[in-house]
Amino acid sequence: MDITTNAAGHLTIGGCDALALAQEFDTPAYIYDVAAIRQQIRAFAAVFEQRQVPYEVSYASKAFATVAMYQVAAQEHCHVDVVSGGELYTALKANFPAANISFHGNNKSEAELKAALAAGVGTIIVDNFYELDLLQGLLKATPEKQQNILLRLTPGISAHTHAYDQTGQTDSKFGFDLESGQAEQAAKLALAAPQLNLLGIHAHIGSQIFEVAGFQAAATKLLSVLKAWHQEFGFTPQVLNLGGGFGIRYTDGDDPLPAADFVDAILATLQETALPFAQPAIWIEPGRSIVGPAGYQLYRVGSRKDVPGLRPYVAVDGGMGDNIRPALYQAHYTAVKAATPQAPALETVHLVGKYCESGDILIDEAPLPATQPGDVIAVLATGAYGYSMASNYNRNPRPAVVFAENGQAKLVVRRETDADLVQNDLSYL
Ligand SMILES: Cc1ncc(COP(=O)(O)O)c(C=O)c1O
Ligand SMILES: N[C@@H](CCCC[NH3+])C(=O)O
Repeated sequence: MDITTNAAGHLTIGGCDALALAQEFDTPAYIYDVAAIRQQIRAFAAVFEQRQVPYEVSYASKAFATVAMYQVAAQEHCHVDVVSGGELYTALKANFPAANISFHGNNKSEAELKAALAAGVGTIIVDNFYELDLLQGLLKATPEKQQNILLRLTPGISAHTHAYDQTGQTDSKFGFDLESGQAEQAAKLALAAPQLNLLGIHAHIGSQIFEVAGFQAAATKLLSVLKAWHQEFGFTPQVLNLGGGFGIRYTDGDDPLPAADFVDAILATLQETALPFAQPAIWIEPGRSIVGPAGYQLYRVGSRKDVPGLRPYVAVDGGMGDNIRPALYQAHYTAVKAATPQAPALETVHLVGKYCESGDILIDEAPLPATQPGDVIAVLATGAYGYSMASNYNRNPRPAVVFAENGQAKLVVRRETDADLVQNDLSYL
C-alpha cells in the first residue's frame, strides 16, 4: 500500500503528520488527503480529454457526502449524483450547482422528487414505472418546465464482486429490465411525455469491480440498445451513463487496474462501435475510486487480550460504528502504526473495535509492530462508505472528519458529542 512519511518517519496525510492530527483532532477520526481526491477526478477527466470523447465525471456522493466534499467536487468542476433528499440538501447547502446534480434512487419519494424539481436538479435518473408516473404528475404544476431524465436499465450483467455490491443483473431491485422489454416500454413512455426530455440511458453494474470485461460488455449492450431505439423511435441519445464501480486497493493482495485505465479500456471498446448518430457524452459515476484511497481512519489502541495459542485481540477506540464494511461485506483493510508505518510486523493480531458485537472486527489478521495503549493506528483506504455508512450504534458519537492538504488540516465535520446523541430524544414523562 502506498503511504507517505516525514523526516521523523511518521505517517503523513496531505502533508500533515498523522500523530499531530490525532493530537489535534482526537481519535477516532476520518482524515482525507484532499489532493488525492482532486488528482483522481482529474485523472478521469484526462482520459476523456485524450480520447476526445464528450463526458461528465459525476462523483457518486453516497461514498462520502459532506458539505466540504461537495465544495471540492464543485471546485474540480465535476458533477455529482445524489440518492436521497438528504444528499441533495447537503449538496445545495454547499452551493453545489443544481444543474450539475443527477438524482438517483429506486424509490424516490414524492417529497424528494418535489425537492429535486424545486432545486432545478439537472438530471433525474428514472428507475421504474412508478417514478415515471409520479414525476409527470408533479411536473404538471409547472407546465412550462421540461425535466432532463435518463432511464436506468439493468443490462443483465453480473459483476464479479460481493453479492451486495452487484446491481446490473436481471434479478435486481434497480432499473428497468432490458430482456423483458420493460426498458423499451419505458423509453416509449418517456419519449411520449411532453415534459420529460430523455437524454439517454444509465447502467451501473456494481461496485468494487476489478475486471474491465463486465463494463465493456455493459457498454456494448447499452450502445446496441441506443442503436435499436434510434432505429425504432428515431431517438438520438445525448448521454450514455455507465455508472461507477471501479475497484480500489484495500490490501497488498488487491491488484486493480488504475481507475482511469479502466475508463480508458471502456472507451476503447465504445470507440470500436460505429454509431448512426453523433457520439453521445459518456458519463461515469465513480464514488469509491475518487474518495476511497484518499481516506485514512485514525484510532488509538486501548485494551489487549492475549490467550495462549490464539491470535491476540488489540482493541481500538472505534470500530463497526465508523466502519461497517468489514462486518457487512467481509471487507479487508490494511493498518499501520502511525509512528512507524514502515516498521516490520512483529505479530499478527485481530484488530477489533469497542462495540458490543463479536463481529466488530476491523481487520481479522492485521500484521503490526508492537503496540501499546495510546499508540495511533491508521487504517488505510477508508475514504469511501466509511463515514457515509457510520452509525451511532451503542450510542457512540460519530468521529470528526478532517481535510488535509498542502500540510494544512481543517476540521470539516465536527465530532459528535454526547449531547448530540440525545438531541432528538423526547421525554416520556
Ligand atoms: C447508480 C450508482 N452509481 C455509482 C455508484 C458508485 O459506485 P462506486 O463507489 O463503486 O464507484 C453506485 C454505488 O454502487 C451506484 O449505485
Ligand atoms: N456501500 C458499498 C458500495 C455501494 C453500493 C451502492 N450501490 C460498499 O461499501 O462497498
